[in-house]
Amino acid sequence: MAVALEDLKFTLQEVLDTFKSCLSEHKEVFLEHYVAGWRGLVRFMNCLGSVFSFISKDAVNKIQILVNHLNGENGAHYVTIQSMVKYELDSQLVDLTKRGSFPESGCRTLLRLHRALRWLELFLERLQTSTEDSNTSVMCTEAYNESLAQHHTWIIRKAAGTAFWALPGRATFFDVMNVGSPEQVMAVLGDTLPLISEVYQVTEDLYAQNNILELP
Ligand SMILES: CCCCCCCCCCCCC/C=C/[C@@H](O)[C@H](COP(=O)(O)O)NC(=O)CCCCCCCCCCCCCCC
Repeated sequence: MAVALEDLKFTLQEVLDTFKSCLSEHKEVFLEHYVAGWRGLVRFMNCLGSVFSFISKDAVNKIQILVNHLNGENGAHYVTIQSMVKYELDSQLVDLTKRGSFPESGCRTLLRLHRALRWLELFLERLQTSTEDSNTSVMCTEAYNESLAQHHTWIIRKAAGTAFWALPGRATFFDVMNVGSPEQVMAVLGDTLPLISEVYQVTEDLYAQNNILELP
């Protein structure tokens, strides 16, 4: 079976660069790059083992919903997250209080990934300040409990918590990132974390202004 070249040359640097290209000079977030960043993260997660496949399935599913919007007949409204939110709210294409006619709105779908981006930010912050004997499972669990866990049901929290214990140790984790020595990993994290934080914050502010941080 042919393996796509793209799947072989994973490096975290590329993923993080994709997030860098998300923001326009007017601080709009390009959906195409945002989605590409998530694709890369999923690829990374797939390198960590099959215990994470229930997580990557859900992420892939959400990425696909957004790609379908982007490639659909109203794709022009989905170029940035800002234009997406405006279009979907103006056209009443979002379930605001309970799930109903629009289970696949761009707004609610992106919100799930946005919350996961907060997990990523917290996790990468911990990695950046970690030392050789730091435990990746603990860092991951702490980041999760401070972010995504608050939005998940008991059963999902249980499953996620179990999967986290299967994370490889810090050294292997750094190897899979494929950016070089631990010092280089730290440098990449230092460059990129502020950008991820900015993408997160811009999205958070946009959702807060529109009162759509709790979409069902
Ligand atoms: C590196 C280890 C990966 C740790 C991932 C931490 C996140 C754990 C999330 C567990 C989600 C379980 C799957 C189901 C989720 C859904 O119920 C739930 C709600 O959706 P619904 O409202 O449509 O029902 N979905 C979500 O919250 C979206 C989850 C998206 C998770 C994407 C995680 C990607 C992680 C990428 C890891 C990359 C690490 C890079 C480090 C350098």
